Amino acid sequence: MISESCLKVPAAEARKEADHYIKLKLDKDGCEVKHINDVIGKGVFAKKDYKKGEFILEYDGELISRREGENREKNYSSALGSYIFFFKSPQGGKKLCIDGTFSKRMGRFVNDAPRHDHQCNADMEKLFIDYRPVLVLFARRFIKAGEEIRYDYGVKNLPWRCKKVLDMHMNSSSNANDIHRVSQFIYGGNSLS
Ligand SMILES: C[S@@+](CC[C@H](N)C(=O)[O-])C[C@H]1O[C@@H](n2cnc3c(N)ncnc32)[C@H](O)[C@@H]1O
Repeated sequence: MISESCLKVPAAEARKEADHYIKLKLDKDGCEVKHINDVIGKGVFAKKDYKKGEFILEYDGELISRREGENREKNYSSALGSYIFFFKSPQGGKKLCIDGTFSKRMGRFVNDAPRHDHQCNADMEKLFIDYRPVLVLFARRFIKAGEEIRYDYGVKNLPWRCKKVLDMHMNSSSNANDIHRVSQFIYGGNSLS
């Protein structure tokens, strides 16, 4: 018997499917957005099983220069959330951003998990389709229906990765004040004491 973890989609097939949805500007029907808690906010969950390598979602948004991305980051109100993805173009290495702030699609709601963590079940790949760079999520391993989709943001010093924040999350004795302080730390840039 072949185990689920051995099931794999060939890269060319996954790429073809990604191409299809990217050109249609549509999300594939296989995920849903759900509220997790007041600290993390929303997240994206698999509605079906995904084979390793399978196309999941595009990180849709407005393609802008890095400088414009930095300006927007400074000027956007914190209530809008944080959806600007900085990257180097797969062609030519130009520094760019995709601003997903006003996207109606699901990609912007996918949360972060460190690459070495089992929770990290997707990889964000930079592709070049129809003369433009695109950011696409593929399954890093077999994903069971109901699992949250997460990928490694690849950014250093993410506040929620600091041990104190994680400890508070995990500690069932955390009270509303703790959660509020963590939330302020993540969203408001305050420091935890
Ligand atoms: C691209 S958004 C992801 C969707 C977001 N959770 C939401 O509700 O809109 C990135 C933001 O999600 C939150 N986030 C992502 N991964 C997280 C994690 N592992 N733990 C806590 N918050 C996380 C942070 O506030 C981060 O700025």
